[in-house]
Parts: sequence; structure tokens; C-alpha cells
Amino acid sequence: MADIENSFEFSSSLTCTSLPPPRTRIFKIIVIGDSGVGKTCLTYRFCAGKFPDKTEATIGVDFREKVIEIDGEKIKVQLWDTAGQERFRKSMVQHYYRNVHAVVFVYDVTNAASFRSLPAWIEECRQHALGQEVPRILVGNKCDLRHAAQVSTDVAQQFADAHSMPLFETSAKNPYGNDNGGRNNSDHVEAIFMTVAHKLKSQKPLVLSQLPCRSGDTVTLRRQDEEDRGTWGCGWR
Ligand SMILES: Nc1nc2c(ncn2[C@@H]2O[C@H](COP(=O)(O)OP(=O)(O)OP(=O)(O)O)[C@@H](O)[C@H]2O)c(=O)[nH]1
Ligand SMILES: [Mg+2]
Repeated sequence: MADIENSFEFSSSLTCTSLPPPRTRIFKIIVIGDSGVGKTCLTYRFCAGKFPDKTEATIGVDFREKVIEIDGEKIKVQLWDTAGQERFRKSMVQHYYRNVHAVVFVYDVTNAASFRSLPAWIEECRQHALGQEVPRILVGNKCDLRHAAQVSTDVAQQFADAHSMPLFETSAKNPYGNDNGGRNNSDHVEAIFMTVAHKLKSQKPLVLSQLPCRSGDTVTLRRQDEEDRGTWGCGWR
């Protein structure tokens, strides 16, 4: 864990004599929700492009990364796939919420209890001082099992509206949703995470303030948001 946390540290200077090495912004997105809702499958689907053959309950947290390109900038989307089971998460929880850029709440459309748990997950975010400026989205997973749905889109949409979150319904297994009465109304997993990344990029444009320098001098690179309110926590590699 220490290594991962250290990797977020921002190297604040470079010399003028050499070109700056290419840096990649990292967007840390945590994925939370009850055990079994499909967090591992969703993150795997986005990063590996397929549904995993088999999953086991996540212990602590798993990390998955994917480099995407938006408007010519390469961005590393780092998904923190957290454990839904309390016994597998309690020692790790404080690490999840450090320097988070966005939160994805997941419920299972075929499991009403997982939907009813959402206020508790939102409360956990609040307890870890996650500000309102951190984008949140709500994802109803397993839409391929639409025939077994226990949570209607209308009810989920009302909840999402009440918490100012966009709602996406999807299936990590079959993003095209051909078991939903013939309609193709699932959001694509890829599109969901790309939407979050676009939002983060537009919210936090990269602004470098560079002091005048002579050859060999050290210049300071500062992110706009660091100037705004300390550090936003966006890592670089
Ligand atoms: N039909 C269907 N099954 C899914 C889907 N996503 C996940 N599953 C199944 O749901 C079960 C749980 O999926 P996981 O991704 O391991 O769930 P999780 O939220 O990571 O669970 P924890 O790690 O315990 O928190 C597995 O058997 C998956 O195969 C989906 O979109 N459709
Ligand atoms: Mg898991």
C-alpha cells in the first residue's frame, strides 16, 4: 500500500536543460457497493475488455488500470475495486478514500438489498470527508438479467436525482443487454468510465505555471488545483 500511495506524489521540479519527461495524469476512481454486485467484473470489463471467467470475493482492494487518451492527452484511469464484505474491507477503508477523484456506486438491479444499502455507502464517503466536488455516479449492474430485476429504472433514477448523480444501467457480462425484453437499453461499461474520465479532465484542466528561467535553472510546475486548494491528489507517472 505504501508504494501505491507514494506513487501519487507529484514531482514538483525539473530542469530547463532537458525536455520534461512525458507525464501521465492518474485519475483514481473508487468503485464501491455491496458484495456480489459486480464491482470486480465491471472494472475487469473496462480494463481487460471482457467478462472474467470467474471471480472470488475481493479482499481489501484490487487495482486495475487503463491508459486512455482524451483530446490528445494520455490519462491513466486507475480503478480501485474495493471489497464489499465488511470483514474484508475494514482495515483498508481509510486508504480507499485518500486522494480520490471520483466514486462509482454500484448496485445489482436483481438485488433490492444492494440498492437499499446505497445510503450507507454514501454515508461512508461522507465520514471520510469526501467533498461534494468529487464526482459520483450510480451504476445498476446485471441488466442482462432484466427479467429478474427488483429495482426499476424509475426508482433508481429518483434516487440518483436526489443525490445529484447520473445513473447508468449496464451489464458487465453482456453490455448490449439482449435479455431485457428485446430492448438494448444498457449503457456500455466502457462509456461509463470514459464519461467519468471526461468529467474529471474537464473539471481539472492541466495548467502549468512556469517561472522564467535560464538554462540549468529549476522551474516549478504547479497544477491549477494545487493553487486553488492545496493538492487535489492527482498523481503523475
Ligand atoms: N449475470 C451477470 N452476472 C454478473 C454480472 N456482473 C457480475 N456478475 C456475477 O456476480 C457475481 C459477483 O461478481 P463480482 O464482480 O465478484 O462482485 P463484487 O461486487 O466484486 O463482490 P465483492 O468482491 O465481494 O465485493 C459473480 O458470480 C459474477 O459472475 C453481470 O453483469 N451479469
Ligand atoms: Mg470484487
